Amino acid sequence: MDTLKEIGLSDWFQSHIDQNKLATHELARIVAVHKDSFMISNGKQDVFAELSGNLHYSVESATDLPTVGDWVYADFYDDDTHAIIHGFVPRKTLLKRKTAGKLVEFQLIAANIDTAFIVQSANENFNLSRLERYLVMINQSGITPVILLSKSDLLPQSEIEELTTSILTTYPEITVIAFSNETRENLDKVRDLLISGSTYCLLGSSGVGKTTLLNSILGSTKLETQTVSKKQSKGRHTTTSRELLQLENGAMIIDTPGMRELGNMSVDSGIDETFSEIIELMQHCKFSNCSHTKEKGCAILSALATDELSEQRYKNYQKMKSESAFNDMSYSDKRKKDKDFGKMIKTTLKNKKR
Ligand SMILES: Nc1nc2c(ncn2[C@@H]2O[C@H](COP(=O)(O)OP(=O)(O)OP(=O)(O)O)[C@@H](O)[C@H]2O)c(=O)[nH]1
Ligand SMILES: [Zn+2]
Repeated sequence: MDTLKEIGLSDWFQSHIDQNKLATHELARIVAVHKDSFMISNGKQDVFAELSGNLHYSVESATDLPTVGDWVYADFYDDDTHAIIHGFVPRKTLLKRKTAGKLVEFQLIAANIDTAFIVQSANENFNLSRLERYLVMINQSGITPVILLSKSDLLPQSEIEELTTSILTTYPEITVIAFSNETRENLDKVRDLLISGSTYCLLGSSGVGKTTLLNSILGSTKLETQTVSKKQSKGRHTTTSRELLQLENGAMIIDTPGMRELGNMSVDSGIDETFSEIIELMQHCKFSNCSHTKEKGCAILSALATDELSEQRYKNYQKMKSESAFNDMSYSDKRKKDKDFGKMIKTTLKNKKR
């Protein structure tokens, strides 16, 4: 168990383990996903793994498949060079995104991330609505956010402070750190946040400095070198890049191609959490079915009038709400369509038999 603790098996997972499964299988963590095969770690070594037939056939949606960061029950074979996955431990957090226009509604990005660093560069890339989007997604996933403002060397100190203060005014409970890979300012503060046994990820647009940061906190060139080449069951050799990396201090960072592509992020329940002060205001409207457009005693309208609530922020809230409603609608419509189609096929088959 101790080697598993080192790769993140915290008390939470230990209390969610199925003891019956543990009696016949071992625990391991998914460190990379490669098409339909996986690489798992038992804390000692990385092993190629495949899903058991039962697990494979019981998959009903994308969320039933293991993803990077998952804890799984596995059997090891051939001197621990090959493994079969028989199931997985409940997830503490799950990062996923909606996929447009496909039958599979979600693409899993990673599981069991404790803290996500949202990286925006302090100069041109900083954008409040983008930040809000990331926060919505992270809150919805159950992950703790930290906001990192990169390239602090490109802005006067006073502007950095102003930016930090304005973010903290809106999100007083979130840690905000401005840092520079160039001058190494505050890199130690970022490193201090990385705790042994916890799992992290870096989110942000391309070019904000995530790779540079990862390399400077990983030390030297570990990022390129954490690849594994192992013999698979059928004798093939495959090289897979590890997507769950471990820092020297024991903290883990998940970095997958899917995470880099996070652009169209799903927004649902996380919206209310991100715009909590707006939700709070709405509860003070005179009418419970207030549309916040013309009603007397509307708390939103009066907060907008006194600038207690900024128009920009309220607009962002409305925009996300409507996008979310649209996504949900098209999702349930899609579901209904699928069901109707299924029914039609069944009736056709029945009629044929007769
Ligand atoms: N001035 C300044 N430039 C930086 C800093 N950090 C990174 N850069 C530069 O910004 C560019 C992009 O950095 P990357 O680390 O590749 O950015 P990324 O977020 O990983 O981008 P993707 O790999 O495309 O996702 C590079 O040219 C870096 O040298 C910084 O703190 N200050
Ligand atoms: Zn109202």
